[in-house]
Amino acid sequence: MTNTSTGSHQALKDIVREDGRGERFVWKGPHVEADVTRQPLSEAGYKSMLKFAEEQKLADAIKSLFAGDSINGSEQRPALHWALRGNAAHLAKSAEFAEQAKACGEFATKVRSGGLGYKVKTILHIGIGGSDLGPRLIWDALRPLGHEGPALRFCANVDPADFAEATEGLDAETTLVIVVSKSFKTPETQANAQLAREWLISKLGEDQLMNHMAAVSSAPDLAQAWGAPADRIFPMDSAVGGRYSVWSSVGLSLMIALGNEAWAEFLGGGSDMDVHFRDAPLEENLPARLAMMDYHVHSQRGVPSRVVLAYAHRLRKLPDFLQQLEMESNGKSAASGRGVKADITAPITWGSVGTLGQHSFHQLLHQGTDRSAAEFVVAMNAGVNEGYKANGQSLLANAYAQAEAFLVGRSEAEAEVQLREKGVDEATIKARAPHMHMEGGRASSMFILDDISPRSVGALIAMYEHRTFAYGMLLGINPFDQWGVELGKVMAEEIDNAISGTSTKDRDATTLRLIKKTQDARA
Ligand SMILES: O=P(O)(O)OC[C@H]1O[C@](O)(CO)[C@@H](O)[C@@H]1O
Repeated sequence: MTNTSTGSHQALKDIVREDGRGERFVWKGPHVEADVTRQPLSEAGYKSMLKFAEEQKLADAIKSLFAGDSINGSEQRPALHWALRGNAAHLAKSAEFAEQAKACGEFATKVRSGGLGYKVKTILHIGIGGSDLGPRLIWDALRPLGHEGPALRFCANVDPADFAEATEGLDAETTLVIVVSKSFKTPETQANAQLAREWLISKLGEDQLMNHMAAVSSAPDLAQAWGAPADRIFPMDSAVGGRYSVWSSVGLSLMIALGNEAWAEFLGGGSDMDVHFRDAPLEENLPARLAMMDYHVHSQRGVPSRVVLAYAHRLRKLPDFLQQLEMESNGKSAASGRGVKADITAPITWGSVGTLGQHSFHQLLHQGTDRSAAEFVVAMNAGVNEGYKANGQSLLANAYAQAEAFLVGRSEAEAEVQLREKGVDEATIKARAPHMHMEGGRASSMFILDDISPRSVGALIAMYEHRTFAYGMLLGINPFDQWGVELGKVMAEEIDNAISGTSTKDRDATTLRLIKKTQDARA
């Protein structure tokens, strides 16, 4: 069911006018405020969502998460990403986690203070998916704090153009390569790590190789077997999922680049959100309420996608990060074993940075027929730290204007008046006004941060993680596995072999044609 009828547009406009909406539908959590007054959630709808969350035992699921229970059923392990941020003294693994963090912190200090025997000006971070998107997002968000540390470059794609670009103009003598792979088996990362090793050897010679490399993995034995220096392999726990792992040793490049103080603040922001999610009752719990809203908007009202509009240049990677977090977590239909049947999965998450999206896809958001729940993210201090306060204000004004336009729209009569005021002739007015009609009644949320600081960004990311978890619980999905990605990986290897002529497995006609074409083109 797609929510496109004129009735529902009007319904949202009516709901928004309900008394007291500003008090009841502006939800506060640590460092993040969510204004959902323009979402199609009435007072009665919200109450029924709360009841549904109680029936689905969401509060028990939250308790299990923080107790370290084995809630990732299909992989029979707990989900412990939150424990990397503190509040985990009750866990048997807490000492081990503290050790891992300490080792990373000490290495970060050593690198920053020239302890490797050369000044590290650039870190080449090699990883993909959860071993890449979080560090990329946080580097972009917080890089002004990293002016005294090395700069980060990232390489993720198996397309060698990525490696070529990442190393373009790079001085190997001042570069530290960090290979990040939880499994240490991911083909893209293996391929790029190999290229990096060859690049270092060609520039510096074999004897310098080890001093320019480090690795992060939950399979240190594989990292060592591959050739990473044994004393520079930083472990991470297998109970920390890739897309939830930026807080772990996966963030080593960030710790070095931003410094340990900023890193502690980032973890602190995440921890503040953990305490809130763990302790607040459902009716005051920001991530839980957002998940309830998601259930209502996407699962009940059938809105198929969510567009993330980060009106903050520094958060421009947020949509990419959330795509993996939300779609890899809840884009699956196997029931979690919690007694709920998942026949609805996560919405499609997409988006871009404001105001760039306004000049490309917002047209569809205003007048297209397919629905996306819009989610704005803004920071109150936009432009202030950069010394461009007026431009930052204009950024915020644009975000507010888009959200208001989504809601109020413009009638044909209003369009006619506007054209007449501009002195347009009557024949043109009659022809043009219908095109300017925007029905409005389009939902949006506004997520508000005070600033883009390590603490607020930490809280924001942890909020999204917990919202994703809570939504998974409402859908009856285990958000911590990703079996759906395995098949394509296996097939890619087989097809690679088929192109090389070492596999003759029977395949569908289209793939066989592509294999043949590729063989001919690359002979
Ligand atoms: O860190 P790794 O093990 O290289 O995995 C990278 C990514 O690949 C995936 O397993 C998907 O293929 C993600 O879940 C993960 O973040």
